[in-house]
Amino acid sequence: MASNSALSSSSLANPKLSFSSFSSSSSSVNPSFFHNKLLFSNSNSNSNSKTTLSHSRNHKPPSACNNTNPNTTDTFPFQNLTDEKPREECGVVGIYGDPEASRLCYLALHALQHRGQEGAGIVSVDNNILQTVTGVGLVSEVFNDTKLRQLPGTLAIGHVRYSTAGQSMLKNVQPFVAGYRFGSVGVAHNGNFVNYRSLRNTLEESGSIFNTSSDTEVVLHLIATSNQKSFITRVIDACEKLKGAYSLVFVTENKLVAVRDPYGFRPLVMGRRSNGSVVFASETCALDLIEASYVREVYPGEIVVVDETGVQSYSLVFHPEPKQCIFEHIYFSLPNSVVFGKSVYESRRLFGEILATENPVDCDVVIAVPDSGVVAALGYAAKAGVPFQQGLIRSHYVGRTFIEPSQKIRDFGVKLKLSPVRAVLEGKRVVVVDDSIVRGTTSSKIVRLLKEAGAKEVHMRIACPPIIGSCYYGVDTPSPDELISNRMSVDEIKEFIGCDSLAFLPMDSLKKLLGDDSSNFCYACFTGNYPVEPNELKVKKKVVDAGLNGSVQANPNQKEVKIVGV
Ligand SMILES: O=P(O)(O)OC[C@H]1O[C@H](OP(=O)(O)OP(=O)(O)O)[C@H](O)[C@@H]1O
Ligand SMILES: NC(=O)CC[C@H](N)C(=O)O
Ligand code: SF4
Ligand SMILES: [Mg+2]
Repeated sequence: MASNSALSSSSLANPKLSFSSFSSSSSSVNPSFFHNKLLFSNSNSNSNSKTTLSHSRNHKPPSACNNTNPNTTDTFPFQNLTDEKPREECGVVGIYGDPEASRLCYLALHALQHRGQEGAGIVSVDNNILQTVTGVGLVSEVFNDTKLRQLPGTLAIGHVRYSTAGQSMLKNVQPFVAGYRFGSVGVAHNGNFVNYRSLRNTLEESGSIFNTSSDTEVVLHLIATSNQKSFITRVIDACEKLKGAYSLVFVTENKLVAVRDPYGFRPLVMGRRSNGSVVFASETCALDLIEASYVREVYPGEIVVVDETGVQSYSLVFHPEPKQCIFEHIYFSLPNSVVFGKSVYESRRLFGEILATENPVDCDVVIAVPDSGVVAALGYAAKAGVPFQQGLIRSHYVGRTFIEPSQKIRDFGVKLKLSPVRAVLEGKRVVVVDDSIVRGTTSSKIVRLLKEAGAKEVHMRIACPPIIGSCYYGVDTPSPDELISNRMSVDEIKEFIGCDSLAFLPMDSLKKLLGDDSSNFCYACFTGNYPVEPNELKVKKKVVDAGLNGSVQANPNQKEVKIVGV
């Protein structure tokens, strides 16, 4: 057993549950069950990768990640972005015991598409063989019927990526698959390991060869090099070395394993389909789509193992002190999801109500910045007793603003995406509600659009406190000096964006709303108090990614990123 770990192990197996459709010839992680044959083919096309990996006992570490192709230099058109808003993060899914496992993963990834659009992948397990399809782009661009037919089996995991560490390129698209002495393992990760670089350095010093530039790969090396015996104790051993945010799903030849870091930064839920199959997903919206009922969260610091014996739960720590990301409720998660046990829709409506109560203003109409500001605007309008109307129409046919390479074009992008409705705005005193202000780009453009469309007054209400710090836990935020609230007071921001009044959700009110639960949330990007010290510099924006050489080095041309509050 790994030290200080696996403190409790309780069987949650449903004795009535029978995974009749699940067929695996190995009953435990016992090397003697594995094929004595290594099959490792990699046939990447420009934007797609299909890999098959079964385990060989003779195949020694270093573990081999599947997403490596010496000929692959695929990067995304938006690789050199300078627009660093808090973007969606990644989404993960895992399914055990369903004959349609990979198709269900595919559907679940669709439901989680808002969490990452850079790349998508699925690993399925059939006859002890792990098969992978990964590709750049949206789920619908990566998968088609032919690809899904290459992913048979009753056990599968999937991932949609928005990178926080390592470049946007095919080799970094998850899930990753590796072979080590005792088997094969696939992993999908939402979060960010803040000590990734020191772990990688240590591993490389002792001979590990990395195949990607993603932080996620370290977990596979830690598992492969652990002295522990079973897969689960190896996972626990690895987690004891990892710092930061991780909601992970693993597959082996016969197991599905879900892990959430002790702070529970990122969400992870468990569900069950009517045929008994077990599902893990980042958000409940994925469960809804594949008709799985919500069972519960994977708790902070919990490891849930699903195999032919049922469902087992282990704890990484005695007393977890959750610090769940409040931004999931403010912006990232879909309003139809239940995240950290709370309805996202309900949270956003209440944020809007608080704004109306604490920062009222005489107005004729309340509008939202669609889509993420809509529910808070509905809350504001209801509380203020003022009609809610669609004063801005969002085009769903415009590419995301962040793919535009320069500030000039990006500003134009806001206009392409959002169009004002003169009939709603002309001559009116307008309250416009958005979920957040990051650099101030969107708000300043919107105020101008609304005034040009005839609004008499524009009052901005923001359904979160001012963002003053970067996130190091799996959300891609700009460096602190690019955050407008880190540089300017509320009054200065009001002047900058040109509105008639501006108010943010007060921090105290947010905490009051959460009540006894408030200490279980992370607010670091509003307060600068980081639950886990981000003692390594922000990985993604700060390093030159040497790609296939697997090395990373500081970029001498980039200035230091200041870490607020530490
Ligand atoms: O202050 P800024 O740097 O402009 O960033 C803030 C804006 O970014 C986000 O929207 P985004 O345009 O990313 O898209 P979405 O709301 O449609 O997801 C957020 O909802 C704000 O509207
Ligand atoms: N946003 C995320 O959760 C990213 C996961 C991982 N750190 C990556 O960059 O691929
Ligand atoms: S720093 Fe902000 S975005 Fe990051 S986990 Fe904490 S609350 Fe969420
Ligand atoms: Mg927005």
